Amino acid sequence: MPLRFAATLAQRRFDVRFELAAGETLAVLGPNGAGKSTLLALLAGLLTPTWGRAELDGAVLFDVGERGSVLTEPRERGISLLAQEALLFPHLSALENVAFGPRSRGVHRVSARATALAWLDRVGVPELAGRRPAQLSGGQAQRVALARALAADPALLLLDEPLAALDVGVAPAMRLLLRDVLRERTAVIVTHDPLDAFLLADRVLVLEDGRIVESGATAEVLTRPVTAFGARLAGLNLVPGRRTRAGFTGRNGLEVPLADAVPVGAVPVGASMALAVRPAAVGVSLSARAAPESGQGPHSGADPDSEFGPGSASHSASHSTSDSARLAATIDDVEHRGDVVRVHAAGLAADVAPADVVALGLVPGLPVVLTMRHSDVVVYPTPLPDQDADPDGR
Ligand SMILES: Nc1ncnc2c1ncn2[C@@H]1O[C@H](COP(=O)(O)OP(=O)(O)OP(=O)(O)O)[C@@H](O)[C@H]1O
Repeated sequence: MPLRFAATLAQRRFDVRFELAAGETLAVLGPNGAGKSTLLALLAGLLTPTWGRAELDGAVLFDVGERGSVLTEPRERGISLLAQEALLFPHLSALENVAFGPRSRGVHRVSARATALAWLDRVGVPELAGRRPAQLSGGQAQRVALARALAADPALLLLDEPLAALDVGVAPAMRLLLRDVLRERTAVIVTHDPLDAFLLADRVLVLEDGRIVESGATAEVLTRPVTAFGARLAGLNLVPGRRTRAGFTGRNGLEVPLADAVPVGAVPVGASMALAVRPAAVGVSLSARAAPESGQGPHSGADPDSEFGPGSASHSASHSTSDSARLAATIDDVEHRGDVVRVHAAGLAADVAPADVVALGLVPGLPVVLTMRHSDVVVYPTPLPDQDADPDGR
């Protein structure tokens, strides 16, 4: 493993360990104050852990324990950091900024400038070589900063929200550039944006309160989240629950037979499981109690057996409870979100067309039935005994 990291920083309640293989990019996600910046600062040598050890390509970055401490100087670590703001030297040209790393490693001036020009070319802005930072746009400056970070030939590249300060217009092009340069590179990227995790990272680590609450291959974490944060990140509903004799029962009462979804024998009755479903695949219909006398249309009937949500390809009377799950619930909230309305009930979000919201009269306090096809839900064992359990107890 090129990167092994284990560190505790007592005063920030930070306690994290992970490993990263050569050429892998790890996305670090988590709410504000989770410890993402602390993780980068420990790697970069800007903070010293209370305890811990980290190695990069076999070289010790820090080793702090009872028997004393070894702390490698930040600039000796072979690590470059790309921050949110470009942080270029204002008095140097773009070319001189990029040449700074090779120059400080003792590379001859001519050769350092040639390297710098090659990197400016690589990030798509060779024509900006002679400009000072004050003459660059935010997007241009960030490209120059990326060239500078890469020109140092780091064994590990750290990226701290590299797209956050960019205009929405230039962020996509920068994201594609990052995707390109990160392909073969060992990197750790802190981001709030699930799209960055999807496009840039092989693995994801979710921090909360200085601890890892979720980690794994990006696709795995984003399709089978085990924490509410992971689910929000992936735009999924997450229903914690348990394996029952019949299948899965969520904490909100939602029941789904498991026969088709997961090998039933593999998960013992009582084991902790979770269900994930897209809000667009959750349908809302009126419960018998609230149904009008003569409802029409896909969402307006009183009979939940014939009602399916916008995520369903079609609906007909032949659909029965055998291929969909339903749950009686009361609407907690109704939220406008662009061209859909998100209806919240029983801990689930359902995306409903505005016309259907009006036709059904969906308002907070209304009793409804939520429906979802078995084929649209993913039910899976969760590593935690309970969602509120101490993540260390995994
Ligand atoms: N300079 C500091 N001195 C003391 N405590 C700090 C300092 N910076 C951060 N902390 C604390 O350390 C913990 C982790 O903060 P950190 O900045 O690493 O979180 P983060 O995940 O990067 O958050 P954000 O997304 O808001 O940047 C928090 O409890 C925070 O209050």
